[in-house]
Amino acid sequence: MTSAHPVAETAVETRNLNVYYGSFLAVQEVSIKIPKQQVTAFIGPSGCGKSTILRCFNRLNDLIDSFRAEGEILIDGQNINSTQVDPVELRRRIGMVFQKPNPFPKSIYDNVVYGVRVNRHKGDLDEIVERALTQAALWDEVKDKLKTSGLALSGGQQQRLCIARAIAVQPEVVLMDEPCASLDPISTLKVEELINELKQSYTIIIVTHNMQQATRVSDMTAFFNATLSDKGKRYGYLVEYDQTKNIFHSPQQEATQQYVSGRFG
Ligand SMILES: Nc1ncnc2c1ncn2[C@@H]1O[C@H](COP(=O)(O)OP(=O)(O)OP(=O)(O)O)[C@@H](O)[C@H]1O
Repeated sequence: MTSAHPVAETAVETRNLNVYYGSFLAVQEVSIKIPKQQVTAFIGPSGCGKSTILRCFNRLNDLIDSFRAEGEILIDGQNINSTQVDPVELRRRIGMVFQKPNPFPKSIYDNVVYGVRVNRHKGDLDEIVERALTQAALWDEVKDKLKTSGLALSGGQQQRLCIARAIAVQPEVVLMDEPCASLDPISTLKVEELINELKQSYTIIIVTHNMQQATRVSDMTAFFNATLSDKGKRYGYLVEYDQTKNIFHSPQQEATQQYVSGRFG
């Protein structure tokens, strides 16, 4: 594995992270430092563990019985698996946006303030809604219909609503798992523009299968691959991590070169 350590402060760090589902080793020995207020893309072929790693960062995998992790995950220098860390509070600090827009069957307003209410956050709810929807580039389109259902919006608007919901609680990090996978090209462009805006305030980690998207939105790129162990089991690992321009134009590893040029995956 080769890596160029980012100069910026570190938001999220893994040290020798191994992830198992039961006895199956899904991800082996991942050590990575993700810089603050930049966009980091996770790329790699299907099944190499990108989503698994992403879900470790807000302990979403804890909800899977067979899940087990070894190694350390530090957020702002704190081990998130320590007993002192409350997973609910952690998920306020580490927001998430999924592949398929998943607004709740509630009004636009109630969707945005959902996490704020759960976390009993102080503050004027109206202001929070306006700020989050503005940051998510949705305010102008919905300001006159805040009481209508989030489900009545288009797919692209629903995804921006989910981004507004994620940022309303002012997280430090926003995890995005293929956030544009179900969107049309125009909505995709809007979400990509939004990601560029959001990195002024947040650290963003995005899983994407779209190479052009990785080059358009990310500062750093981590390329993961999967390989067979001695016992014939397939596990994922980090091949190369560097500035996006280096990963795409002058990667150090042959496998990276092959993947970014579309020769496998
Ligand atoms: N809940 C689970 N239980 C058991 N195995 C799982 C579970 N989730 C993922 N896996 C396995 O872990 C490995 C990594 O899966 P993961 O979804 O993290 O990969 P990925 O790189 O995000 O794939 P994709 O690009 O297709 O979304 C795969 O072999 C997958 O089958």
